[in-house]
Amino acid sequence: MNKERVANLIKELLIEIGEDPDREGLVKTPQRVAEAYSFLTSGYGMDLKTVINDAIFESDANNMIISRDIEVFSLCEHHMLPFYGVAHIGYIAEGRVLGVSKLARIVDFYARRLQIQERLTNQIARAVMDAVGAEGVGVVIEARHMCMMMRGVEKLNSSMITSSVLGSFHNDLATREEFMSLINSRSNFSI
Ligand SMILES: Nc1nc2c(ncn2[C@@H]2O[C@H](COP(=O)(O)OP(=O)(O)OP(=O)(O)O)[C@@H](O)[C@H]2O)c(=O)[nH]1
Ligand SMILES: [Zn+2]
Repeated sequence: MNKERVANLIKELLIEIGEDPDREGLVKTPQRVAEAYSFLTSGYGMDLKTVINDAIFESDANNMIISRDIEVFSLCEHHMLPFYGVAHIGYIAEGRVLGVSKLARIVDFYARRLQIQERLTNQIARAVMDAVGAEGVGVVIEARHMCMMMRGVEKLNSSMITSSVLGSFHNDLATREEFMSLINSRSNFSI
């Protein structure tokens, strides 16, 4: 991303919305916005192999591994407004497991671009599946869309839940149910 060019576009935008880009509070705003967009869309400039950084380990674990409540911040591709929420990822390993932080990094890798929630969910599931050759993968994202809250239909409390299930999570009802019940259970353990 050419930040200087983006900053110039933001300056034009400020003028179009009736602002004075030269007033004190706004002088540095185009650069700030360019920096912010560079971060929020940084997924485009990364590759999955670098994100995972070979953090794949041999393991004979053959039960379900779940990482729950991973924060998601993304931008909807229709309005370029944020949607945010949590992702839950579960998989059943077949000899190899992922470094646990990499699940959250995979979420960020796909979230930091223009997205729709369904595609984001599918991409995360596919990436985990392919990274470790899992027996099965399930991903659930629950999110709120600012484009539905601040504008448009103006519904403040509705959320959207999307899921993607691959392999045994797709084929085996008991596996899917175990995943859903584990991500919905609340423990007494507080961190
Ligand atoms: N399925 C899905 N829809 C999304 C997502 N993010 C935004 N949308 C929807 O994309 C649709 C775009 O609809 P349009 O009618 O083209 O745009 P709009 O006139 O701005 O629509 P409103 O939001 O209803 O005012 C809206 O229904 C949004 O709620 C997403 O992640 N998944
Ligand atoms: Zn939107």
